[in-house]
Amino acid sequence: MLYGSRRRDRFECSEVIDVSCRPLPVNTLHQDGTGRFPVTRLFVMEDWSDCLDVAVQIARRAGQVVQSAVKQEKQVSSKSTPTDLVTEADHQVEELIISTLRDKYPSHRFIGEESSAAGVKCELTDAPTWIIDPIDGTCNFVHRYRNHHILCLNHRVNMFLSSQHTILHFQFPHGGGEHRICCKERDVSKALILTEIGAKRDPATLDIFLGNMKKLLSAPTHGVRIIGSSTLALCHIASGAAEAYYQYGLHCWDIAAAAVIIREAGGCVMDTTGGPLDLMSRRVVAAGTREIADYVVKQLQPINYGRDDTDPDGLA
Ligand SMILES: O=P(O)(O)O[C@H]1[C@H](O)[C@@H](O)[C@H](O)[C@H](O)[C@@H]1O
Ligand SMILES: [Mg+2]
Ligand SMILES: [Mg+2]
Repeated sequence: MLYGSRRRDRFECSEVIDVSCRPLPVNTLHQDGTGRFPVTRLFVMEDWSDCLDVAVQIARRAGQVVQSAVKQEKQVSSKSTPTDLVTEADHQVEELIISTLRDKYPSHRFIGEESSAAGVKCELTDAPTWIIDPIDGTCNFVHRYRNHHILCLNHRVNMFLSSQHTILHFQFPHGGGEHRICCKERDVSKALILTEIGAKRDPATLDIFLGNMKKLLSAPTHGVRIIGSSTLALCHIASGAAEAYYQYGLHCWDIAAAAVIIREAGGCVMDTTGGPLDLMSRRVVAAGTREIADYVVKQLQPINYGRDDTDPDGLA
C-alpha cells in the first residue's frame, strides 16, 4: 500500500514509505521556513485502507462505463480551446465517482476536471482530497484512437488508486502489487522522450512547443512521442517504456496519481525549472534518472498556462 501525505498545497515528498495501514503517532513536520513543509518522512495518521477498496471498485465501475461509451455515438463539446474536448461520458464518470465517494466520505473534498471546467474552485486544503480525471485522453476516446485513454483517480493522501486503461485492460494496480521499475538510463542519446501538446494552438505557443521538441530530437535522443494522454505517458516512465516526460499545459488531475507511481518505481518528478513539483503549476518533468531529467529541464523554453488554483479558464 502506498501512501504519501501532504501538509500544505505543495506535494513535496522525498520519501514514500510502505505502511501497514495502522494508525501511527501524529508527528509534527518541521516547517523549513519557506512556508513549505519538506515532507521528508511521511507519517500516516489514520487508516485509509477502506478508501482504497472503495476507490478500486469505483475505478472498475467507471472503466465499464467508459468501455461501453467508447463504442457509442458521442456528443462532443470543447472547453478552454476548440481542441480541449469533453463528452457526456467524461461528465457521467466524474459524477459517478464524486457522488459515490461523497456519500461514503462526506468530509472529503474533491478536485475534478469537469467540475473545475464548470467553475468549481480548484483548492487544495488540509482535508483529504480526491483528485479526479474521469477520462484522460478524451481526444483519443472521441476518435477511438488506439484506445489510449486512462481513468485516473488519486487520493490526497496520495494513495494511488487503480488507474484502469479501460480498453486494453491495461491496469496500473494501486501502489502495491508488482513494482514497476523506471529506466535507469543516464545517456540522453539513448532516451525515448514523451510529451503532450497541451490545449493552446496559437502560433507563438506552437513555435515554443516545436522548438523544445527540436532541441530534444537534435540532442540526439532516440525519439520523441506524443500519445494523447499525459497520465498514460507518465505511467510509461514508471513502467520503463520511456526515459522521460515533459509538458506545459497539463493539470493537477493529470499529474497527481502518476507522480506517485513514478516515485514508487524509483523515478523523479519535478518542476520544469528543476525545482520541486508544484502540483497546481500545470507543468512537469519526470524521468527514470535525475541526469536525464536535468538534461530535459535545461533544453526547455517555458509556455505559460497559468495555474489550476488561480486561473479558472486555465489559459493565462
Ligand atoms: O482532457 P484530458 O483529460 O484528455 O487531458 C489531456 C489534455 O486535454 C491535453 O491538453 C493534454 O495535452 C493531455 O493530452 C491530457 O492528457
Ligand atoms: Mg480528462
Ligand atoms: Mg487529462
